[in-house]
Amino acid sequence: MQMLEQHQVSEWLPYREQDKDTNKRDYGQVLLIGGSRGMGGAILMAAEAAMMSGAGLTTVATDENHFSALHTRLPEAMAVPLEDVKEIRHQIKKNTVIAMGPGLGLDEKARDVFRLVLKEVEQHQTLLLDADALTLLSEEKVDLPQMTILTPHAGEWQRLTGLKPEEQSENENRKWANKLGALVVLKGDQTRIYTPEASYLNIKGTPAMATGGMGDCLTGCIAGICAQNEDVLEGVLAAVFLHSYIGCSLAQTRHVVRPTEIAQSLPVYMKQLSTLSK
Ligand SMILES: NC(=O)C1=CN([C@@H]2O[C@H](COP(=O)(O)OP(=O)(O)OC[C@H]3O[C@@H](n4cnc5c(N)ncnc54)[C@H](OP(=O)(O)O)[C@@H]3O)[C@@H](O)[C@H]2O)[C@@H](O)CC1
Ligand SMILES: Nc1ncnc2c1ncn2[C@@H]1O[C@H](COP(=O)(O)OP(=O)(O)O)[C@@H](O)[C@H]1O
Ligand SMILES: [Mg+2]
Repeated sequence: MQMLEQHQVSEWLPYREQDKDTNKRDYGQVLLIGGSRGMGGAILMAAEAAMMSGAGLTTVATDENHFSALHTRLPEAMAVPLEDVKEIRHQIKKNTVIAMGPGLGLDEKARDVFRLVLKEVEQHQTLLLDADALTLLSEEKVDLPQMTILTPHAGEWQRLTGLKPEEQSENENRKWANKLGALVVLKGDQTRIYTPEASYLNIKGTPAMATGGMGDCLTGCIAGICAQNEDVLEGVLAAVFLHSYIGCSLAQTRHVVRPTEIAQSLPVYMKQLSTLSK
């Protein structure tokens, strides 16, 4: 298992300084799907992290009740209603990275969106499944597209694999990553990343990050960074490290770190880390 290190991450992070003749479409389009009634915060935090990590365009498919909160907090993001099938289909075609799950819920409406996305997503797109989308994945029979990122915590991984937390060994996890044909980010106090070929360990992080919404923030971070990286694995590894790196840095002066504080700190830390390798 390879340990993630700062010097690698500084190479993998997108660096925008030298790109002159570009516009927002050169930095990827991210669609975030989630936030059923009462859980709008989850997808809002993911959207904020995606936008703050530099995604060129960010669109959120969520319950219409959350539109005004989303636009108040993040006027840069566009919003579409979760139940508008025609619009969601159009958005799936348009976006380069699709992240689904935070606060999505497990009801029939959530299940319909889940099935629609899995049916419509194309092989050249990057799909990230988190939170309730992982629970739905464990219940529905679907084929995953080639470039799928799964970001379970130990409970979600148990639902997907049947492995109890104490059975989630490197061997078993790799076997399951292979079987699912996905890139797996198994979150915890030390997050492990599994691909069919290799595994990585992130030792950064702090208990100050153990607060609701921290995984939603990571989802946005991975989506936003992958939207700007040609190499999806490098994007995922850089995002996992960066999320914890910022958490540790903020925790030096805080008892608890808010996911939204991590999102707001992303542009400064991305600039700082990516510049190190230049
Ligand atoms: N502001 C918002 O809108 C927020 C909304 N959110 C949304 O809430 C929804 C539910 O997501 P969820 O992760 O909170 O609950 P769920 O899927 O039931 O999993 C919990 C089960 O797994 C087990 N478990 C084992 N290891 C574990 C571990 N390391 N970390 C965590 N759990 C672990 C655990 O076992 P236990 O600890 O009880 O032994 C329990 O049985 C989802 O849509 C999410 O996006 C949140 O993002 C917060 C902010
Ligand atoms: N004790 C800890 N040390 C380091 N990181 C932690 C710790 N506890 C949680 N985290 C991080 O916080 C995030 C939690 O994700 P998740 O359980 O999906 O939260 P939520 O669903 O509330 O957003 C993961 O990125 C995990 O690595
Ligand atoms: Mg979560």
